[in-house]
Amino acid sequence: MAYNSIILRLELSLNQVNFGDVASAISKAGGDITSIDIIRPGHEVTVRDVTVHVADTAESKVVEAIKSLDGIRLVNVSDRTFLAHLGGKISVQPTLPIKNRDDLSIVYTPGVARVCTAIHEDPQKAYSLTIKRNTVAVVTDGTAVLGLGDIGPHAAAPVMEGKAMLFKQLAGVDAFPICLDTQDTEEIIRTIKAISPIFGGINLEDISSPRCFEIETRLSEDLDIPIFHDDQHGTAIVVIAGLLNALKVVGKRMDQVRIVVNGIGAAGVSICKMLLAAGVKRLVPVDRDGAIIRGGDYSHPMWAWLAEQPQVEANPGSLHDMISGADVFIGVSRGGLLGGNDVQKMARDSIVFAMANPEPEIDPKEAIPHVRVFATGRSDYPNQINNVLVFPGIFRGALDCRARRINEPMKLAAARAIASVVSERELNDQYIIPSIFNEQVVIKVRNAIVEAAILTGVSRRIPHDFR
Ligand SMILES: NC(=O)c1ccc[n+]([C@@H]2O[C@H](COP(=O)([O-])OP(=O)(O)OC[C@H]3O[C@@H](n4cnc5c(N)ncnc54)[C@H](O)[C@@H]3O)[C@@H](O)[C@H]2O)c1
Ligand SMILES: O=C(O)C[C@H](O)C(=O)O
Ligand SMILES: [Mg+2]
Repeated sequence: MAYNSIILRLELSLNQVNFGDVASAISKAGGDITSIDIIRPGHEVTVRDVTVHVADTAESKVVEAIKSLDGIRLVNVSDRTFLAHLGGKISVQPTLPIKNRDDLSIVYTPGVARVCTAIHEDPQKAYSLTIKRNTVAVVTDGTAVLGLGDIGPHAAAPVMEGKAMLFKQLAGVDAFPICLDTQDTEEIIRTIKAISPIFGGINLEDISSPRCFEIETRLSEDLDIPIFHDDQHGTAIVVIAGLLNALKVVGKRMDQVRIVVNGIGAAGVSICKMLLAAGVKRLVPVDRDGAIIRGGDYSHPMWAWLAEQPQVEANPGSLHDMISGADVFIGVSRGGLLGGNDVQKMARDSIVFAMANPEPEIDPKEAIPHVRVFATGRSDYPNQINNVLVFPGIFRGALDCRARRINEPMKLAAARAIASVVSERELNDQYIIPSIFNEQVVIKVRNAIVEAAILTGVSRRIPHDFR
């Protein structure tokens, strides 16, 4: 059970209620008071901040208990998560101070003009004389935010700011969130192209399918900086990494296992493609209406492509039918679709990656008793399979070698690099994938990306440590 610290700002009319009533109401509802701050003292009316430690399942009970008391106005409820978001999670810092007029004339007019002219004469100098070298745009239209769906560009921002924090903390990459107020494919492509000159790479995020495929393909054709749709390729890379290790744990091979992938959107399509490239022979893609079958007729371009693949099964059926006998289940759809009875029908030593965020496809408590290797996208269970293991190192490598693009060999190299962080000795059911705090992850992914970029001819610079 997850616990939270919530802060209740209460206005108390002291002739109607005393603090003892408040304390006992909170305690009866399941909360523990950990501190009390007087915000506004007074003999008749007083305002206090009461911090309460409470299980997230009891949070609403505490709030209701307070509301039911006479003489109390609940001014505000905030929790640590919300407080951590106050004012946003990132800021822009200059790299040098401006202390006097001399400094000013260097970083600004007139000195700056000479630098502008130099870049005008040789545009490649933008990489050495501006932030382009180390800056990535995290671009969304807010249409497929986690598993929350189309919640719009404003509501998407906290996820994009979070990605920017992770880029910086894990890989030293400066990333900036761009939340677009349009869902029109052409307008998104035009806008990203128009803002691209300052960026060394574009990380597309939480853009729903099928528009995300065209947006990424067209931008990759038209721009000479790497375009990477995190939900497609970041996810596919980390899934392959986890699966390589999980298969070792259960002693099965990629070409032997039957794999069900549920949710054939951005992440699901890319996972299916990468599984086929990795040698999977029995694949069952499933979306809302059941299995996507070989020989089926689909208007969705990627589903139509899947229907032509010989490794895709031809039997129709629902997810509940299809999961029966499967060795591996990979969920990138939405939360709460499966129960313990579903995973119980899987083959011996089954592997379940329930990766919908924030709620996985199956409640871990229901899955774990029936499954040999279980993973989610969340940080509060073992085996966190999340694209955060991928995007920082991918862009660190791509920026360091000024890669024009991120191609298939680079993605496969990144997956192998992540898997290799867990040694054979360490590998077990509960540890198939390294922690994001394992410093080896970014280093190994970055090196794998640089090496594969050089080998495949998409790098424009050889980093010092590769010379
Ligand atoms: N753990 C990770 O690193 C990670 C990475 C990417 C995406 N995800 C999660 O995967 C999910 C999908 O993300 P996306 O970017 O691919 O979104 P998307 O909108 O592109 O695709 C979602 C797909 O799931 C399908 N779907 C919805 N309900 C379904 C159901 N009941 N049964 C089967 N299919 C269903 C939709 O039709 C769609 O095709 C989200 O929950 C997201 O948070 C996790
Ligand atoms: O944001 C995450 O935690 C992973 C992924 O990008 C998602 O959309 O769920
Ligand atoms: Mg995402």
